[in-house]
Amino acid sequence: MLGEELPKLYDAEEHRSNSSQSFQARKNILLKTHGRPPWYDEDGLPVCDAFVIGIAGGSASGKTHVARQIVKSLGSVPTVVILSQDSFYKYHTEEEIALAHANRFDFDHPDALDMPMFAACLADLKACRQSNIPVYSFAEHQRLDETKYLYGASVIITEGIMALHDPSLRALYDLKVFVQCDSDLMLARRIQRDVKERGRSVEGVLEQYLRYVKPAFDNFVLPTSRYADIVVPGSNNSVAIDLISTHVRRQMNERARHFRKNMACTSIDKCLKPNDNHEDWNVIVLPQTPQLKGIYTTLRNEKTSRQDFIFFVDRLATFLAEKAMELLPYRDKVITTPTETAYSGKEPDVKHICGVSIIRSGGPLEKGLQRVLSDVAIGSLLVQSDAKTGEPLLLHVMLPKCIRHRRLAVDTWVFLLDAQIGTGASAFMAIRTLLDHGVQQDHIIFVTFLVAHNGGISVLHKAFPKVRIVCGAVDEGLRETWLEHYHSEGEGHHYGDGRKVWIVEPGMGQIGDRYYL
Ligand SMILES: Nc1ncnc2c1ncn2[C@@H]1O[C@H](COP(=O)(O)OP(=O)(O)O)[C@@H](O)[C@H]1O
Ligand SMILES: Nc1ccn([C@@H]2O[C@H](COP(=O)(O)O)[C@@H](O)[C@H]2O)c(=O)n1
Repeated sequence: MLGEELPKLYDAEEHRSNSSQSFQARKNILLKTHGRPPWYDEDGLPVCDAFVIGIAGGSASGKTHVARQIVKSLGSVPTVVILSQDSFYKYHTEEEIALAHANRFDFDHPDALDMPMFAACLADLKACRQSNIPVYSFAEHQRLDETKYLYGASVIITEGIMALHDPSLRALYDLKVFVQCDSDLMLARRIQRDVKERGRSVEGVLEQYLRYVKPAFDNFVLPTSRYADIVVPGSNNSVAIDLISTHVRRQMNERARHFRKNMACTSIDKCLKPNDNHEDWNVIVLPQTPQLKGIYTTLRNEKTSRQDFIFFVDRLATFLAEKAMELLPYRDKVITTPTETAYSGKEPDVKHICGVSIIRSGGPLEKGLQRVLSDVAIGSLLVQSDAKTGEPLLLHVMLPKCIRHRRLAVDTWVFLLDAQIGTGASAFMAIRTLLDHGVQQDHIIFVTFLVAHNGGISVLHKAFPKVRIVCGAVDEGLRETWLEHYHSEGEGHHYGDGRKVWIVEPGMGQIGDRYYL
């Protein structure tokens, strides 16, 4: 299967069943990623939709093959997903399933598909929102109870016999393709494939073909070839695939952005106000008590042992998490004490709450959050700088259920965790990701040890004025350097790999490395 040859899959699926049937069903969706560069501008707004290709053609004409070859030849294009129309077969009744097993159910009529759902999922993905895609089993002739979470593709390839049939689908495509194949070849391929992969008999395939597949091809599928921008042959089609990939790559290059550098030279002054009123601030700094300064002195000291570093980071993380908890709304709650007296107290007035950690330097803050919210679900985002361009790349998304589902995300409060805000590029990408999922800006509380005074904080504030940032210290400097300059022999200081990075000064060094190495 191509998925196994591809680089790391990019998903955060809740149910990872190992049954071969649901594994087979999941082949309907294939995904590969090389990391997604910024898809938004300095104001935090998405500036480019995903590029969507719709591939139609007869059954076994080679649509999936074409889609997979495009993925292969796209090479390093950030994140590509293949979405099959099969995922959108409607729920079938027991009766319909019995008919299907007797080859008496028409899967080739447009009404067999949930087109509005297909178009809605595609529209969400195109607009950079998440979607939870149904999973279909050919063996059971049924939609399964699981869904597949998808988010963040910059190229989406949909394929299916009816991919060009529905006007609402056609409106979403940037490129429409029809795979034209000889009927005999399609039938021969279908027999081979359905017997091998879909558990069918030769007689069954022929019966279904003559009764439903061929008439539907003539009536519904072939006529849609007139909508195609490109007609691709069903065999010997490498030239056509090359042309398509070249076109897509060109489109993707036009959309590329240069982000991190622009964010590095800004000022915090606009958002840090010289008063103590949390409501006006979006940066909330812990009171600079001698006790807190003592903790930072230990953490900043390059001579601090790893054991002490971990101890003090954990302590500080708890302070920060408690401070962040102050920003939640609270409602009145009356309880009875063990002395049987009524007590009028408070409790958080939130429907859902979770943490999201930016891997891997957000990790040290997780323990602190778990100390104040013992059963909190914590997801993660992997954002890394591109070695060549320095731009942030979104490499991995693993979010809790209360964010993955839009209807829950709007009522979810999120503690976003990262060790420091330097250029702000990672924070920016993480916040945009949460907003794409439907989390409300004022429900995001960024928790961090350090903020760079002349870093990207001002750009963050301008783009996301309602996001609040809880930190323990604001440092003066942000400087671009080579990581190898910071390679030292001391305990826990091995982070030289020759890449250019922005560092906060005086700072605490690479917090994640000092904590984990
Ligand atoms: N260009 C091609 N050259 C050789 N075999 C192909 C080609 N395209 C498709 N096939 C084979 O034909 C069968 C059906 O192709 P597939 O892409 O699954 O069709 P569809 O998605 O249109 O139903 C598969 O076994 C596949 O390997
Ligand atoms: N339970 C099902 C559902 C669909 N089919 C057939 O699949 C064909 C579409 O898939 P392709 O990969 O061939 O495009 C379609 O022609 C349906 O007849 C099925 O056999 N069983």
